[in-house]
Amino acid sequence: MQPQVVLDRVSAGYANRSVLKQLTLCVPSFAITAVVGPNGSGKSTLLGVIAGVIPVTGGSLEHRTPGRPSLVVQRSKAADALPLTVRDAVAMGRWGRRGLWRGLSRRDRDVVDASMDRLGITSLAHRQLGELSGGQRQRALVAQGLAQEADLLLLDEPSTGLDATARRLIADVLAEMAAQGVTIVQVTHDLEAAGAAEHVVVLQEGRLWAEGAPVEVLTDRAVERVWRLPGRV
Ligand SMILES: Nc1ncnc2c1ncn2[C@@H]1O[C@H](COP(=O)(O)OP(=O)(O)OP(=O)(O)O)[C@@H](O)[C@H]1O
Repeated sequence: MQPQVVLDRVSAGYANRSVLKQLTLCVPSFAITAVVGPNGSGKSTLLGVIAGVIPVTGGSLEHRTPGRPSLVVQRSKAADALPLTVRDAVAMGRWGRRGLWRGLSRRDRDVVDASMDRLGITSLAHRQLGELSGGQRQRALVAQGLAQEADLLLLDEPSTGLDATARRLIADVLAEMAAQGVTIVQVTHDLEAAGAAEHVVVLQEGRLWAEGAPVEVLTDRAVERVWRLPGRV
């Protein structure tokens, strides 16, 4: 297994709040890694650290390839308030390559069209992002992530609030991308989705609880201990 990202005793957090503590882990290349853990365990913070938007305060972080990762976060109120169509939002995925003020090339437009098509939102292209349903907006944000054509795609709970069809669609898109050579890291509360990933990282209170193949890591005992679930009677 060739790692795409290696974290060695990484600590990170926010002003006056340390969140990740001495985290050592690997993200395997060309595979899906699921990051799981209870609320507040540091999953989104880890994604921000890997994306380079949250600075490391200790330890080291290495990427195998130099390009900028693509980060797909959940809907933000700020983005919803902007007068953006779905097509505009997906096209923003090309900004990193084109620069903000240069027009889109033929190829950029083709990638934007293909990304919308892959997520089944072509018919929504001219709708305002702010007036979409939660699931439609989530698909648009994933399409924006696809349009970036990054080596590393980072997604924060991409399937939360989606119906079964949309969840399946996104899972299929991600599996297809991994097969095409993209490395994917997905934060999720859906342990079933995590069980379908190649690699799982379990966080608890900012520390690594375990990492490895889902069958090794997501045992009943681990789930009870990490999520502090009472044993079933
Ligand atoms: N912008 C911020 N400023 C200060 N503290 C923050 C910020 N964002 C998150 N935190 C804190 O960092 C800790 C980890 O948060 P994080 O969002 O990484 O957890 P998470 O595992 O993704 O949680 P959830 O499952 O609830 O989404 C929490 O204690 C949270 O309150």
